[in-house]
Amino acid sequence: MSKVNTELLKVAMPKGRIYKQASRLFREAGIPIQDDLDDSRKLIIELPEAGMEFIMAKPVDVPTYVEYGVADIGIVGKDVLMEENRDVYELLDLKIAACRMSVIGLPDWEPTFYPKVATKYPNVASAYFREQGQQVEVIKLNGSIELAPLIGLADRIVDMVETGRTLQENGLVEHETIFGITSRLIANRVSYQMKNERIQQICDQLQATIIAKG
Ligand SMILES: Nc1ncnc2c1ncn2[C@@H]1O[C@H](COP(=O)(O)OP(=O)(O)OP(=O)(O)O)[C@@H](O)[C@H]1O
Ligand SMILES: O=P(O)(O)OC[C@H]1O[C@H](OP(=O)(O)OP(=O)(O)O)[C@H](O)[C@@H]1O
Repeated sequence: MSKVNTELLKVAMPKGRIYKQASRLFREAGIPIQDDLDDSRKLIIELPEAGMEFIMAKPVDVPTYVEYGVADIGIVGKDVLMEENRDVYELLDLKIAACRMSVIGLPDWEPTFYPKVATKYPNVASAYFREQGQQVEVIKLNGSIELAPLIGLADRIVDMVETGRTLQENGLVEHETIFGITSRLIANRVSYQMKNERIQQICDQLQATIIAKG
């Protein structure tokens, strides 16, 4: 059992594709994070030299840990922040893990009445089509979203595009871009007041590194 150390700043770190880029950014900012943690299966990692404890979370859960204060700060994609709408401070655009949220479909798609839209992001999709004044039926899926228009489950999808390779290999096209996505540093509202100096110092270190990288 790991000993709970209240001195360590608790950081909700997303497992998966953001982690490598986030830990590299921390190192570049002078925060000592070993690079052998990438393949670790440990869920709570104490980093006394950095004065931190990493809580290795599923990306979509990061804002929840931060809102409830079990993590002081966290790193999360703007897509998840928009979808989860949690009560947290968004402190900094880390400019990593860039991609975009788009409306996607088959190239010959014709507008229909009350189209079906499949997505992992039902709140984002509903808000987008509401703003467009379009009535749609949103179908929540958890992955392989591009299947939906190919097999007739949905007319269109709302999903992430990074390189465009998934679209290309499945004969799909981007109809509209909804917003650009990068990862953000977020903070618990109480932690931000109580541990302001420490959190602000991390913010400043990261900000300086992001600016230097251009
Ligand atoms: N090509 C991409 N596809 C999806 N997300 C991307 C991509 N490129 C960057 N990202 C960013 O990476 C974040 C985390 O993606 P990742 O695939 O690791 O988590 P996830 O979608 O929750 O995966 P899983 O459900 O397998 O845990 C996304 O929320 C998004 O901000
Ligand atoms: O433009 P690209 O570089 O091809 O990246 C976009 C793809 O990557 C993500 O899927 P992911 O790999 O997370 O798998 P998933 O379908 O299980 O969500 C996303 O949902 C797209 O399918």
